[in-house]
Amino acid sequence: MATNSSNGATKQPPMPSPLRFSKFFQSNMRILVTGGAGFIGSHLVDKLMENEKNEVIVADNFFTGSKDNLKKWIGHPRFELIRHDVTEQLLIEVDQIYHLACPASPIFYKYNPVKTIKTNVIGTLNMLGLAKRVGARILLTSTSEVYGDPLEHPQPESYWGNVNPIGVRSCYDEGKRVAETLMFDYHRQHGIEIRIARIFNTYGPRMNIDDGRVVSNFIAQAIRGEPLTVQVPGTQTRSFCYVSDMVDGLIRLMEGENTGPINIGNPGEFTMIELAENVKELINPKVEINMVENTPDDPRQRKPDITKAKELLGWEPKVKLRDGLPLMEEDFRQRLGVPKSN
Ligand SMILES: NC(=O)c1ccc[n+]([C@@H]2O[C@H](COP(=O)([O-])OP(=O)(O)OC[C@H]3O[C@@H](n4cnc5c(N)ncnc54)[C@H](O)[C@@H]3O)[C@@H](O)[C@H]2O)c1
Ligand SMILES: O=C(O)[C@H]1O[C@H](OP(=O)(O)OP(=O)(O)OC[C@H]2O[C@@H](n3ccc(=O)[nH]c3=O)[C@H](O)[C@@H]2O)[C@H](O)[C@@H](O)[C@@H]1O
Repeated sequence: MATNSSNGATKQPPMPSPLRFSKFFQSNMRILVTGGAGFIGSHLVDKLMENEKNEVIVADNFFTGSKDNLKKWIGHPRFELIRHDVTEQLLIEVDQIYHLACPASPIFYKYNPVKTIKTNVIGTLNMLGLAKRVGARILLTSTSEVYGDPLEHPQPESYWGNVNPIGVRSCYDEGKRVAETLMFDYHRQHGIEIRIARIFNTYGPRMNIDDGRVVSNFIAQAIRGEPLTVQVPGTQTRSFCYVSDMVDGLIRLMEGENTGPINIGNPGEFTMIELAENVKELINPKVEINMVENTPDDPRQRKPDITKAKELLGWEPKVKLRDGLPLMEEDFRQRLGVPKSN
């Protein structure tokens, strides 16, 4: 049956594998999560595994993720973990693909910029090729970085962005923009069922303690009694979404009928100085706050317009920053072996 996509193209979706009509399929949804050993991915796997009709397969090269994040599922009959780099082809029968494989921390995606853009371009091409081959629906975790250093605030999905094509962040920002382009080209040309989430800053347990992102940095510094490193000017803003809200939004997008792109994030906007003050008050009132240098092309402001998520997904974030930070502090204290002193 031809499908009418949100941009008017009509294409016959590819015939799915005969397996999908087999007795086996009717009892199971086979879901591939690339990057599933990572921060968001492992929480997504936890949620997907709660549904006994789901079989989950994680493909991950462990560049920034860890088997430790998935230890409770290894050996489970409905779970498989494959060490695989998405820049290489992967041929497996699946019904849905959550494509999260990409380093998210600026420190890591700048570490090997060529690999980052290969992961976003060739990795997404490989996953779209798999989706076409087996008739799977595919969701891409894009990013608010596609808006660059936004001149429109808050950012709606209709904003085309203000991105440096040759900067030190371009491997990620432009890589994700090309990934979105590829998703829509496969949708228009081959009728692939696509979903695009533009994820805004997300935080929560299982973030890498030293991955350099602001929330994980401030919490680890406060617990260790080190100065909180606010990168100049300190008045730049971000909006922080707790990971359980993020996972709920991703699943609603996959299960819904809208291609996106749809912003998924918490519109609660804070400057980095306000964030540091919140962490200081919450975790360690004695800790100092130091201003340190920043990196090139750091966006000055970021806040999602989540009208589409509310209207099309019936989604909005529930966890406020003041409630999410303590959950992350508890996780970091346990992993750092630094109990809270009374
Ligand atoms: N966390 C955020 O604030 C945020 C914001 C916007 C977008 N995103 C996107 O969400 C996704 C997940 O982010 P995260 O915060 O969980 O990051 P993360 O770094 O914790 O997870 C990424 C996972 O992908 C894996 N990976 C990286 N390159 C790979 C490759 N070539 N082949 C296979 N696996 C590979 C890593 O090992 C890791 O397990 C990413 O696509 C990221 O761009 C995250
Ligand atoms: O939400 C998004 O779309 C993006 O958010 C983050 O990117 P970024 O906002 O640069 O994340 P951080 O590295 O956490 O920096 C946030 C702000 O905090 C500042 N910062 C960072 C670290 C630090 O120790 N101190 C500090 O003040 C940075 O200068 C920046 O202004 C993620 O790392 C990206 O993967 C993601 O795509």
